[in-house]
Amino acid sequence: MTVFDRLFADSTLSQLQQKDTHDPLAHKRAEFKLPEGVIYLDGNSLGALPLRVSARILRVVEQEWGNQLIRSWTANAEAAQDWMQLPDRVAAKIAPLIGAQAHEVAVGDSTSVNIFKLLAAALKMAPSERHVILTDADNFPTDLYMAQGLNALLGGQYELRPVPSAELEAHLTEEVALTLLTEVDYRTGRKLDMAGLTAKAHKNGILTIWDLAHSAGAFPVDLNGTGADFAVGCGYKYLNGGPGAPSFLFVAQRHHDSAHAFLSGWMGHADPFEMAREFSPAPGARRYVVGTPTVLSLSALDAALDVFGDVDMNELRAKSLSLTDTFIELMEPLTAQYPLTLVTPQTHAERGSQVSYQHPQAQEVMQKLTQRGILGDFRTPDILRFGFTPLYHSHADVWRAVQGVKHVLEGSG
Ligand SMILES: Cc1ncc(COP(=O)(O)O)c(C=O)c1O
Ligand SMILES: Nc1c(O)cccc1C(=O)C[C@H](N)C(=O)O
Repeated sequence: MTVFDRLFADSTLSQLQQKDTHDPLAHKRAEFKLPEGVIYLDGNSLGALPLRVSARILRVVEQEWGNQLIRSWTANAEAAQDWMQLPDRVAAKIAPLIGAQAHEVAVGDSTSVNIFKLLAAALKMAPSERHVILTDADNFPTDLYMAQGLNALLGGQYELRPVPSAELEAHLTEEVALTLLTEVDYRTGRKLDMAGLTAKAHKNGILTIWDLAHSAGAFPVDLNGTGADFAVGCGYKYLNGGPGAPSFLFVAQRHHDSAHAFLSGWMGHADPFEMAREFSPAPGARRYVVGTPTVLSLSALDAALDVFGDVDMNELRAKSLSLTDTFIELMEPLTAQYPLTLVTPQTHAERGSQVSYQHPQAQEVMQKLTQRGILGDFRTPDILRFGFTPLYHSHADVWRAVQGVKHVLEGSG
């Protein structure tokens, strides 16, 4: 670094630190365990640990399981501590983050399994002459695989049609039964226009399933405002529910009578302990809960969601954009010097909460960054991905991360 570089860099850092003093979310960082010497830019893959989760898990294990044993399924229902209703309580906490009503959300299973449930329900609802499932060519693989698997079960009567995201609108034709789209692309961070695409799909008689894996908890989502039919999302990314946390699904209220729960397990029954021979669905989205709730991981997610209790999601979005803008701006000189290409849209409306670059040695660069304590992601074939989490990142973190990238690219990393 030259003297001028250092002077410039220091003044930039102090300006950013100044910005951080006005951050309305700055206090949230203290609610997370973040290891010393690490800048964690991978909360879009596995959210950091909220401190309250550790305390909650200890309580569930030692008291609820250890002491209360089987009684915990129904004990303390009045204090909202019974395990049986835990999926519903977690659903009620996720609902406001995604613009849903509590009874439109079900929590449990993985995102992949929930995609299967919704695909099955939506295909059954769609007119039989519509045989195309429209998806983004760059969609996350599991979304494609689940559609392929279900189609095989259905005798291959559907065509999974992957098209580039820029061409989706033009493909909303009368052959299409439903769209299966991920709002924010896991590689580029490109955010689709959910409201616009949903409206155009509906105009053409098409149902919509939205994958909110990289949306829920990253910015305000308004499923009912956009008129979405169905949605799924991850509990372990921006919702910080922990590795393998349960996923959620959304079914718009207007579809509750027609969207069949094909994975009709006893925990989705209106009265599981009636032990009836025939499946009678529970009211609302609870019918999509299949088997016994995974109490430990649901408890972790339940506690993690309390972090959002006092968070204004519009403030969170504003900070997310400010962090990603800052990163893009500070990285700009490096893109002129090194073979780095920004693949994340600059337009705010088209950006999630991550920034990605192509680099021919992306994997090696990310390994070196990781050695320096800057944890992002490499995604095949050549993507460097940096996720920003307004709950625990500052603008100063962004500056430090860029210094790390600079060192690695200069070969001094
Ligand atoms: C867009 C998207 N959908 C689905 C998944 C996978 O979900 P799960 O592993 O919970 O089934 C991921 C990430 O793992 C993802 O990024
Ligand atoms: N779910 C993951 C896992 O079990 C192991 C490693 C990574 C993940 C991820 O979540 C990947 C992530 N969906 C992505 O956007 O790339």
